[in-house]
Amino acid sequence: MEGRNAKAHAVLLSSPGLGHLIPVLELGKRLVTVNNFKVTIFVVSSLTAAAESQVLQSSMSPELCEVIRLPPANISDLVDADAAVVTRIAVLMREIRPALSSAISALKYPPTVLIVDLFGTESLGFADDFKIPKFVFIPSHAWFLALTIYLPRLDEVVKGEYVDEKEALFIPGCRPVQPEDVVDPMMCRSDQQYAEYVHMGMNILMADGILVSTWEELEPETLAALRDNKLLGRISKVPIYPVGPMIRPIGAVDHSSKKLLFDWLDKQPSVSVLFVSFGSGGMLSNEQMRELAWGLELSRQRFIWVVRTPAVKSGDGSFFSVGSGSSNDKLSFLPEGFLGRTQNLGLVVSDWAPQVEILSHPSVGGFFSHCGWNSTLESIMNGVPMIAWPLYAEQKLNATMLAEGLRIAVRSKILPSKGIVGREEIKMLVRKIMVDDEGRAMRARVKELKLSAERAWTRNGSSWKALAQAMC
Ligand SMILES: O=c1ccn([C@@H]2O[C@H](COP(=O)(O)OP(=O)(O)O[C@H]3O[C@H](CO)[C@@H](O)[C@H](O)[C@H]3O)[C@@H](O)[C@H]2O)c(=O)[nH]1
Repeated sequence: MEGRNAKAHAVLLSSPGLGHLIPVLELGKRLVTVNNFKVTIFVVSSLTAAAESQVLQSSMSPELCEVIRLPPANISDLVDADAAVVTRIAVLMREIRPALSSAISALKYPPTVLIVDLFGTESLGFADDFKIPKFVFIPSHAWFLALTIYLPRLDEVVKGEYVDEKEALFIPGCRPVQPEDVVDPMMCRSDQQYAEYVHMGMNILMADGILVSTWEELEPETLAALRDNKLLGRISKVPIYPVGPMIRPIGAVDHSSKKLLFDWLDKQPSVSVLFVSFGSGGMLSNEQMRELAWGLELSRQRFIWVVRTPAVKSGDGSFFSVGSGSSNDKLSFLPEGFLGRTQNLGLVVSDWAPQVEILSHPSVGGFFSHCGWNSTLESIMNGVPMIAWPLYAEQKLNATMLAEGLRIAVRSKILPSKGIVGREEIKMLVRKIMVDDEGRAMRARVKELKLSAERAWTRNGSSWKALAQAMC
């Protein structure tokens, strides 16, 4: 409860990856400002160290929480070099437990509550040592949470591969999940990442409560199902607290190095620029990158494109990498003459851009996105409709929710992870969102969602109250 106990001390644990770190930092800040807690955040470092340091530095100024970086454990003997991302993060989070335990014990002020993200559930037991409440924070939506906690049941009833199922996967009280939309770890049941994910689905339920980066008005049916003892509530049992959207506020990152970009944006007409970016790790194949470049050029719409070195397709069909080549490598994958022909139309940015600040600029009118949940929330919070281009993790679920549920996104006929989407279709998607009536209707809908998200975080709004209740 606000101001209730100035000595309450929340300890948070963030797993590697900016998609986890950014919302965990925001949760930490809210615990200070809403609940008047002291907050310590343990961060498990990842390979995207440069971007991570920037986010850590800028998000915590003025300093509200203490941030302690745990050294990454060496897991090279424990996982294969080509192990899936979920396996790598799960094993890493298991291995850092001794360091985390010592670090918690060494804290000057003993913790009074422990909050871990979905990859940190094996550390929930530390809360029992201190006899304090424990929570899991899901930096994604309630539908994803529903699938994750229902997975141990699906594991018993579905016999073959989920992707081969003829019918959509039934989840009590929720929108069914199409077999082709399952999250990456469900793509192959013999892969270690599947076992890790099932395990996660069970472990989440050991918490005293689950915090989710969604809000009541965004997913009313799913949240109702999660609380209904005749539906998913039978499985979840613990209280669910929708505390979202938990996103980085505008201006938290210093973007003086991108002055050119913002000077350019300032000169463009209102809602005329498409922002193209695939999160902190999303990449396209060489061929898809060329088709995207052609599609953008043919659409004759203004754009800012964050370009990364094309990826090699991984075993599970997704494109994911946290490495990057030099800027010149990246640009050499673009069609010959692309930069010259589009110089009055668009900007190409290498590797990383201040996304929240770009999306909040009045000239931006569309977001071509991999649908990471933070990117999705940032788009909603800035009233920007999307072209949904899911690549890995739970992004196919997100894309379906955006395109078919909320109707604030358009998407390609085939999934981008299943084949190459051609330039003509990309041109059509861009024009739909930026020029056509369909795009205008989506912009109106996304603005309504923006208002509903803002309401959730006003004083006594649903998310504000949920966080206060969870921590009282
Ligand atoms: O150039 C960039 C790229 C990213 N970001 C920020 O980085 C975050 C990226 O988060 P998200 O959009 O969620 O993407 P991922 O980093 O890919 O997130 C992972 O974690 C999310 C939360 O669980 C999942 O929804 C995603 O599918 C999963 O890939 C967002 O805040 C972006 O604003 C930037 O500021 N600049």
